[in-house]
Amino acid sequence: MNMQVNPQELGLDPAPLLSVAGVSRFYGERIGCAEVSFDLWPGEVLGIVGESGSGKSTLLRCLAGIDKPDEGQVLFRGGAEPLDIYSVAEQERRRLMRTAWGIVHQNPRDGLRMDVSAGGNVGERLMDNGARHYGKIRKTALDWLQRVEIAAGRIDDRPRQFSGGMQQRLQIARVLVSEPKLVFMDEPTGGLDVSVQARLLDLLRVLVRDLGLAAIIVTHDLAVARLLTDRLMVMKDGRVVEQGLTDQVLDDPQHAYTQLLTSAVLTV
Ligand SMILES: Nc1ncnc2c1ncn2[C@@H]1O[C@H](COP(=O)(O)OP(=O)(O)OP(=O)(O)O)[C@@H](O)[C@H]1O
Repeated sequence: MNMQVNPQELGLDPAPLLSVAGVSRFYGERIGCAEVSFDLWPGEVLGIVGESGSGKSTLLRCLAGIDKPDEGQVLFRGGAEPLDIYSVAEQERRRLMRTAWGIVHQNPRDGLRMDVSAGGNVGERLMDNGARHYGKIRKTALDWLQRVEIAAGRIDDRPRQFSGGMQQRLQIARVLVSEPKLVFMDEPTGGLDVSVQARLLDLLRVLVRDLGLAAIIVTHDLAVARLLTDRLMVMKDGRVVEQGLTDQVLDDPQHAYTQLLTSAVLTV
């Protein structure tokens, strides 16, 4: 049976970092996502799974401040006061997206400046957050490149000179350097070779744990969900059909659709 998560039992802060209430987004007559509600606590990693077209990306875009939902509210408690992210001015929301949270896109080209050096890509985020000392910015950028296993000697190379896996690691460094409280990831290992995926997953797992990050990860890959997430939401036709602790959902799925998803993986 899927249980509600008790944050205190898991050693999490009592107040959720993100509270999502009744979020729906429509594309004309078509449902993108409908009536999604949940809380995310600091340091918690939530996975959103479901087959293609189930509404994962639509929901993520609503949560991350990219697309305004037609209904519902997204409350972020990153500062002194809870913030309804769609009731603040566009400029304030954009500032939040650059500082308090980060977005890792499936395609690194969407998250990187391809004509700026690797060091510049990481340094730019620091400057967005107020850093001005060139020497310190370069040193921090260098530290982060090494943390994501990019050799120091590549700091002045452009992302287009990197492999797909390196570009993704650079994107992760660019997002994490500003020490966000919350990170959104859309299929972070999609489009990469299996061996490259495994290394990237391992890196992400270590970084998320070491930094105590809260994260929301969209994936269609249940193995990725198993490795990275504490809690899972299963989506079908835009709606959440099941949610609970990741191991429980995957090992003892209650909804017929989740049973189908998990058995499809097991029979591969
Ligand atoms: N820009 C759009 N215009 C019209 N319909 C859209 C648009 N984006 C998504 N949809 C529709 O919304 C529904 C949810 O799509 P969404 O991309 O969120 O699903 P997904 O689970 O992320 O799929 P995938 O895993 O293939 O990326 C689908 O029916 C899709 O056709």
